[in-house]
Amino acid sequence: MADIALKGITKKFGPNSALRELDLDIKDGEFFVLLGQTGAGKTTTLRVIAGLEIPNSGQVMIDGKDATKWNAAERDVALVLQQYSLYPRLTVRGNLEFPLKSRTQNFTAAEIKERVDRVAETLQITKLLDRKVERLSGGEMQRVSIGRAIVRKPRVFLMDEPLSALDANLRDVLRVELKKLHSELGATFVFVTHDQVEAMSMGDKIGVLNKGRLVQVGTPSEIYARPINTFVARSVGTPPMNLLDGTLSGSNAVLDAGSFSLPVTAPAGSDGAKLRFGIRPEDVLLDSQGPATGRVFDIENHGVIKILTLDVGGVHLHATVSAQTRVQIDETVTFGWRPDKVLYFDPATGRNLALA
Ligand SMILES: Nc1ncnc2c1ncn2[C@@H]1O[C@H](COP(=O)(O)OP(=O)(O)OP(=O)(O)O)[C@@H](O)[C@H]1O
Repeated sequence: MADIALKGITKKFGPNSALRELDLDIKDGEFFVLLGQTGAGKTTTLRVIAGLEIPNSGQVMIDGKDATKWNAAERDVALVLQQYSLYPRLTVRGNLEFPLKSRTQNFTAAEIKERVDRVAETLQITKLLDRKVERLSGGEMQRVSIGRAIVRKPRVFLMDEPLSALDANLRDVLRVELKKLHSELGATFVFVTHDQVEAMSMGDKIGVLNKGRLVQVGTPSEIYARPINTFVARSVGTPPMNLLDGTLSGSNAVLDAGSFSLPVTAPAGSDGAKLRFGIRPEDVLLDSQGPATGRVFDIENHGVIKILTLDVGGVHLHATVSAQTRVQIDETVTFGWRPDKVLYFDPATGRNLALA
């Protein structure tokens, strides 16, 4: 088990910086998710922690010690990848034994058997132990990959989109199992994903990466309710947060789209300011007495809810309503919003003014 800290890490590939002065603190035993779009620097961050990439500048600290110059083996971390890096011609048992038989390990045959059997039991793959890996399904292979990481009992697990190649049902199952495994092992997990649902549902903490920089770190609920800027605001939540430009006038937002006034609990001292108002789709309320109108542009059925796209003066606004709500395409609806849920962003910088 281990704390990990990255201090001012810059990693360049040629002239391009994959990581720019990245600071990151991951606590012992935490399930830390790095969320970011393609090219954000997630894999590079994991590889720097693992000792597979040497940063141009900055320090990697493991358990308070400067590990920047340690090699991968000294760091005692395990990497689980999206592509199962298993030996296809070996059996499942052969793959699980492999990390314990390396030259640097001194396990007896009995110890190896005991560890492999226990890991197989934990991951429910005991009955697959004698099967060749090339004859496993994708989900089974990923369990074996995870097993191969666990069997060594490393201090840190680094997981690079381990579920993204699996179908949706299996992903749901393994998501739950990984969380359970994390609490059983009590180890530090650093889990990389571009999937915000995965990040929100799995992480104790989420770090949002963009273009090699860490934009915000927080619990899933902090990231959702108090995003530091419009980038983070739109990185979590489905559909994403609505962002509407307008002007603050007393305790009203006068929206550019349609010139509607909607009530807000405005930040002090910003009367007359041009703002970008952020409102989550679930906080937009259809209300026959509502102050604003929009035309129903699209309706998506999602079982217990419907997601409406409203055309408001040429701007699209999403509203999440219950499945029972009766609406039709092209109908004009009136709506309001929850004033206490509105966020205020600077339209020029995107910053959340409440956190500035
Ligand atoms: N070995 C390399 N050589 C050159 N450029 C690289 C190398 N590895 C990564 N990069 C570049 O560094 C940036 C960050 O890449 P990285 O793989 O860390 O992103 P990522 O967030 O993991 O993306 P993805 O979700 O697509 O895997 C990208 O612009 C990528 O092209």
